[in-house]
Amino acid sequence: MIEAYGLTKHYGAKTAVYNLSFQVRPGAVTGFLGPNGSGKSTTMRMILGLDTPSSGQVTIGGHTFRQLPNAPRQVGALLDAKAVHGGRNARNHLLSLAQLSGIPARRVDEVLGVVGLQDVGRKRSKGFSLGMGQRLGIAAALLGDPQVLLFDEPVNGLDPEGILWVRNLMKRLASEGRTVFVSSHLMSEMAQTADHLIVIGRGQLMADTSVNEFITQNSVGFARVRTPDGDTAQREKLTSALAEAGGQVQPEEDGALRVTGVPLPRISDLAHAADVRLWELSPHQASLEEAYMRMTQGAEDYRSTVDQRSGLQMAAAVPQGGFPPGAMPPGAMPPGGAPYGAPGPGGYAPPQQAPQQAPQPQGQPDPYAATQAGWQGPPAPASAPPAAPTAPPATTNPEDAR
Ligand SMILES: Nc1ncnc2c1ncn2[C@@H]1O[C@H](COP(=O)(O)OP(=O)(O)OP(=O)(O)O)[C@@H](O)[C@H]1O
Repeated sequence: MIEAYGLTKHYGAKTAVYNLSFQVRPGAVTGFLGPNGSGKSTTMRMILGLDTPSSGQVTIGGHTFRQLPNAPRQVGALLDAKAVHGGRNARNHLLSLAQLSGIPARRVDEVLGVVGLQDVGRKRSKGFSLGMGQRLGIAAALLGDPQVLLFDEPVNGLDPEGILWVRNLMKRLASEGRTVFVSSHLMSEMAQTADHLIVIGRGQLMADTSVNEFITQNSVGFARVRTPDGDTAQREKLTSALAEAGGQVQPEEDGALRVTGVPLPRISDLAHAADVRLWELSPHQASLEEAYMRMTQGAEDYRSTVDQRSGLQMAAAVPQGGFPPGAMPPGAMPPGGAPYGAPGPGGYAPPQQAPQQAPQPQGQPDPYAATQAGWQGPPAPASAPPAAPTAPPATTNPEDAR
């Protein structure tokens, strides 16, 4: 069990983690979710004794990491898969970690098999793809057969088969009674992998809930209601009528209203009784990704703005007849569209539903399947988001990472 109490970390004026308290229980996969820069890696580093809390504390089985006897046999971690000596082959990398922790050499071959790298164990890791590197990092975490496992964004760089493999591995480790704590910024992935969720934003706890509870709470249907654009009096009149009828009304970014607690026909009747015209009344289902994004809204460090392309407009330079297909200028607005999915000028953009499920593999062979056959060729191009920028070295040994 991992227990954090009032965990806080300041880096100079920057507060990376603030007053975080949670428990990560054995026998379950606990997803650690938060937008980029929300403090997930910092929290994991504090759990592993690689960073010292400014206040509060975090323990594993009642001990801080540094107090744990033979910590590498009790706790395994994947923090940054790239933190490997590139000139060393995979087997020697694992062998050196094993020797530091008194782990027998035969275990190295076992974990190479578990992650499907047995046939490339003698290849230098600098030639490894992102996905192979992740597998090597996972092998390092499994080396001591630990009861507690931490994985920071383990599916980064993995193709769909790799993602499925990691998902099944996490579940299997938890079913063996281990404590599995895995960070991600993808709710869709965590919804399929985790039993429990800890969500943080700007270093603070936003939710500590079971996945089932999160799904039940956030899978509610809602109605989108839209009054004529620019007619705020009509919008307010309808908002009051809906609130009086017991509905919860929230504004959407495009000016529509999101209504829960009042069925669609009743919304129509209420609008009619209040003499409010409707431009839209439609049923919707919130996706988990959307619920997560609403929860962490305002807690993101990095928000994009629409590119104004100041001084780079090329109106005079557009060739007669426009650009040929495939030769649009960078950032150009496609016909009738808007850059980066932003609503067009004055136009209505339907709400973007985030995909609820990560891509499911279609039965292709997994080149790294942990089978007798071992590695069967190079992986498909990575489909997952790029690796997190600031994670510390992967290690099963605190000394290694300092
Ligand atoms: N050593 C450091 N010195 C200064 N600031 C840091 C340091 N490590 C992290 N931070 C800052 O603390 C905040 C939390 O960073 P952290 O890497 O823990 O977030 P994260 O949730 O893991 O992000 P990501 O998903 O992008 O990896 C960020 O604003 C980051 O810039």
